[in-house]
Amino acid sequence: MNLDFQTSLFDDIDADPELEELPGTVERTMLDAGAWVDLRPGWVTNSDALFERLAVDVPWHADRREMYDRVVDVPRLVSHFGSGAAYPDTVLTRAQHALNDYYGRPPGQVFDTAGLCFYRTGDDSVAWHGDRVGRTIDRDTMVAIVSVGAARTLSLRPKGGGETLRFPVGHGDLVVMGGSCQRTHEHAILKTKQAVGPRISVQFRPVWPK
Ligand SMILES: O=C(O)CCC(=O)C(=O)O
Ligand SMILES: [Fe+2]
Repeated sequence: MNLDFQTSLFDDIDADPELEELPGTVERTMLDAGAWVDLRPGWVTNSDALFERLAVDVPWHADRREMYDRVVDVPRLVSHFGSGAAYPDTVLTRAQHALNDYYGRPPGQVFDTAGLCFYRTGDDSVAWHGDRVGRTIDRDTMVAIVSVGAARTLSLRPKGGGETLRFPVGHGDLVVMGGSCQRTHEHAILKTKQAVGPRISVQFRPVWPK
């Protein structure tokens, strides 16, 4: 796998990744039906180092899924850190704590698990979907995504049809989907024909009591 990517001009590969402030720096976009999206560009600084560490240290898997009469590769690499599992980098642990502080998650609904996706090229993608909370999708929740590497577009559209909104998510950016977003909207990282470098996303999700 070729891990070369366009390193940003401002980062230093030997410098430790750090988190900037959240209060006063997060911009909320209200969608229909009580859904919202928060964006905090550049939340992680020195994110070149975070990209490199995750690319190398995380046990990446190529999942395969049944599709009609075939078994196909999922078009991205994935890795999952379940409830209580140590995250692959301490900056992710700090990010989890900062997110729980900022969003004031109630007990039993704190950001807990971390799912990671590795989009190797513009051909890697995730199709339209809403994330599930446990086995159900009928509760409001939050999904917080930290993105490093090449910028990709998070597309969002109402489930019943309607306008697609596009949020560019770049190196070190935080995007949080909240309110009814997972129930009433779908999101996707669509394939792009543009020559984009690799991107890693970390999705923090709460684990709810059974
Ligand atoms: O990579 C992203 O930003 C989104 C990934 C996603 O939607 C998912 O894994 O559920
Ligand atoms: Fe998702």
